[in-house]
Amino acid sequence: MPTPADLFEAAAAARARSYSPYSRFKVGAAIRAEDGTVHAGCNVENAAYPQGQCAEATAIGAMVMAGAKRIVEIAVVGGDAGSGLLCTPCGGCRQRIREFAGPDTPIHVFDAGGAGRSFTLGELLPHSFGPDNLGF
Ligand SMILES: O=c1ccn([C@H]2C[C@H](O)[C@@H](CO)O2)c(=O)[nH]1
Ligand SMILES: [Zn+2]
Repeated sequence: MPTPADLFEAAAAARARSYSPYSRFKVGAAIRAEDGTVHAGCNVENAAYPQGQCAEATAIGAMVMAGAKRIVEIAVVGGDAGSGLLCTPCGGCRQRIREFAGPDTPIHVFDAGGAGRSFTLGELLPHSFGPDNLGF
């Protein structure tokens, strides 16, 4: 499942905007919405550590602000090039993505050098709780 280069580039550009003075772990995310538009975000940390926000949450906020409601695919770029560690979305962000995506939605994760792999949301968040549980 190769990632479209444009989505990786958008996520990498967002990563460059990361505000992460505490962890020094820069993350960028880029979403392709169902209307074809791309929405990106970076992690935004806070001196009150728990108030920090993940890149995926910033990107989702940008998507919603632009009027889109459905994630077709999402790319996340985090960590250092060649680290060999993929920056998979945290548990909270898997649930945030779930709100606007289904089990087959691709989630592409990369290190800063562009090495990575793709998962589906269903692989990362199986048996998930979502809007359908509430009748939506
Ligand atoms: O998928 C992830 C994982 C971590 N972070 C951020 C949160 C925090 O600012 C920093 C270190 O955890 O990376 C993200 O934005 N997305
Ligand atoms: Zn997260």
